Amino acid sequence: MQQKILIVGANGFTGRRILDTLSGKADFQVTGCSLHPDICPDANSYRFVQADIRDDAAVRRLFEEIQPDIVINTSALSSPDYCENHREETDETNIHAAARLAENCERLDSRLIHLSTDFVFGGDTDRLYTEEDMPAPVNYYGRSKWESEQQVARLCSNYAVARIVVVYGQPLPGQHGNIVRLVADRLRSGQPIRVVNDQWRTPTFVNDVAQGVEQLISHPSNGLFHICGPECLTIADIACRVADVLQLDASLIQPVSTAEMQEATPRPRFSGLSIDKARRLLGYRPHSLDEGIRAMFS
Ligand SMILES: NC(=O)C1=CN([C@@H]2O[C@H](COP(=O)(O)OP(=O)(O)OC[C@H]3O[C@@H](n4cnc5c(N)ncnc54)[C@H](OP(=O)(O)O)[C@@H]3O)[C@@H](O)[C@H]2O)C=CC1
Ligand SMILES: Cc1cn([C@H]2C[C@H](O)[C@@H](COP(=O)(O)OP(=O)(O)O[C@H]3O[C@@H](C)C(=O)[C@@H](O)[C@H]3O)O2)c(=O)[nH]c1=O
Repeated sequence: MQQKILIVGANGFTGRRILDTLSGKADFQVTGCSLHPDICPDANSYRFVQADIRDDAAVRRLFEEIQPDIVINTSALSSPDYCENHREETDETNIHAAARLAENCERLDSRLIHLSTDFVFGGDTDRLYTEEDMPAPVNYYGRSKWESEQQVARLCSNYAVARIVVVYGQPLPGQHGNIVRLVADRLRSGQPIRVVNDQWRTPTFVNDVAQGVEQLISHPSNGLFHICGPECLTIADIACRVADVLQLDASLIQPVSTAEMQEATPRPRFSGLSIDKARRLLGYRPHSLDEGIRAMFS
């Protein structure tokens, strides 16, 4: 029998890729839900429901109607700068709405897969974080996501939290961009780009998030999973890889320190995540960064 899957945040960059991946499979009957109308209204391999997950009654109705076996929550306010300056709104979406989804999952016996971030960590380290490490977020976005993780763990008896990192891939029109796409666009048009050389990350190809989430659908146990790329490098190194793989002019890349960049919102210095657990328990096998960049632009 087909499993009924509800993807919340289905217009988003990651949510849409998960929707496209799962709705192409015979095992699943997929419904996408998002705040605004479907960004691909002509698609017919899934059902789409427009709903605001901050609205209690709307969420109850959604669950009654779909009766999902699996709920994948990709919705969030995902811009750290915006969250820093809109804290109540951030709490509403990233914490309270996530908790509401968790309560409804518990009520209807659904498994919840909730997306979170490397930004739950403080960054004061030089080794990859594991699922056992203690979060210590340095910005409001990270705090809200850590709180959401704790709410999900408290309210759900069947759940997984997937922490993902600097997701890259081709965005659809209207979706936000990402650093790989930005670097490629700048270098292709002969423009310089300043990139930080002292923030370390494990960048994630968006298709690998879909892979990890699909593995988590059938994996029986609860808890945290780090789902990201296999290499840890600085944003400046990521930019150089883009230039290298796409054979673009690397001299346009201007490495700068975080202090020189003067970002409005603090970010962790080092937030690379270990994927040993996901490799071992799920059989997760992400693309290398070079493979991901090649696949993205092929
Ligand atoms: N992108 C990244 O690099 C990373 C992302 N993450 C996490 O992964 C998840 C997905 O991120 P990303 O793909 O970037 O997200 P996006 O910002 O691209 O998409 C989030 C989606 O959530 C939907 N949404 C927001 N508020 C509501 C609401 N009240 N009701 C219903 N839907 C709502 C929006 O819908 P609509 O468009 O219809 O308004 C939007 O499409 C998030 O949890 C984020 O915190 C973690 C690490 C890195
Ligand atoms: C736009 C830009 C970013 N950067 C750096 C800053 C940052 O370290 C990195 C990525 O920048 P962004 O603004 O895309 O994203 P940023 O807000 O830093 O990234 C985060 O997004 C949220 C949703 C997360 O959960 C995190 O995992 C992470 O991916 O690139 C530059 O060096 N130069 C630039 O021109």
